[in-house]
Amino acid sequence: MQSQSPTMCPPGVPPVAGEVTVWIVMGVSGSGKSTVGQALAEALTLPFCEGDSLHPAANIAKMAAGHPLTDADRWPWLDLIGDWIRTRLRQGEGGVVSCSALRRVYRDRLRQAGARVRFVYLDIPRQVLQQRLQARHHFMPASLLDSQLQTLEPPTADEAPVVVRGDLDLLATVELALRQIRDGA
Ligand SMILES: Nc1ncnc2c1ncn2[C@@H]1O[C@H](COP(=O)(O)OP(=O)(O)OP(=O)(O)O)[C@@H](O)[C@H]1O
Ligand SMILES: O=C(O)[C@H](O)[C@@H](O)[C@H](O)[C@H](O)CO
Repeated sequence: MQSQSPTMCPPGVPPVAGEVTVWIVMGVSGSGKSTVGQALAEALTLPFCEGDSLHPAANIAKMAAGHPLTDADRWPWLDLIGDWIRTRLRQGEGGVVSCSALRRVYRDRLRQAGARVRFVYLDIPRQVLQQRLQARHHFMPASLLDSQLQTLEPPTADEAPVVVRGDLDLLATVELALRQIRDGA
């Protein structure tokens, strides 16, 4: 997603009874974080934050110019996402946010925002990612896919991720995530 408007991360809506988890939809570029995250938020009747809208402008410019972000580029952005999560949880409310969260240390940083932070990992085959990135018009060039995959440290079992694997359509992806969330969250 391209907008940097903070209104894409609404600060709050009335709490939904019993739902106090913030779900982070993670994965490499093109995995469907924005699309699936938005749909999942609607299904759970939770507010959605487009994580890309919190990137500093310099990060967007860097990616658009074909350069991968470094850890140093990502920390301030991750902390803004952490702030959004913290606000949601402090208000006793849940939410859904899209964030690549490629490395374990990034996820550990995001988990510092509160006990009820969980990840939904979209594990999509490389060939599908490539096709999706080439088909869309977006600041993130397909040429950065290799660096995204090299940086990726998939979540491990101890992180208790919800994992949706494979080339499923949007509806099937959301249904699979929802089933796992409702069975085990
Ligand atoms: N389950 C799906 N099936 C088919 N196409 C999908 C699916 N999910 C997303 N897409 C399409 O793939 C493209 C990438 O999706 P999206 O922008 O949601 O990914 P992303 O992970 O947020 O990417 P980025 O991090 O680069 O912004 C979009 O064109 C979207 O319409
Ligand atoms: O950690 C990263 O490298 C970035 O967050 C990327 O994942 C982009 O945000 C996204 O792919 C562009 O939409």
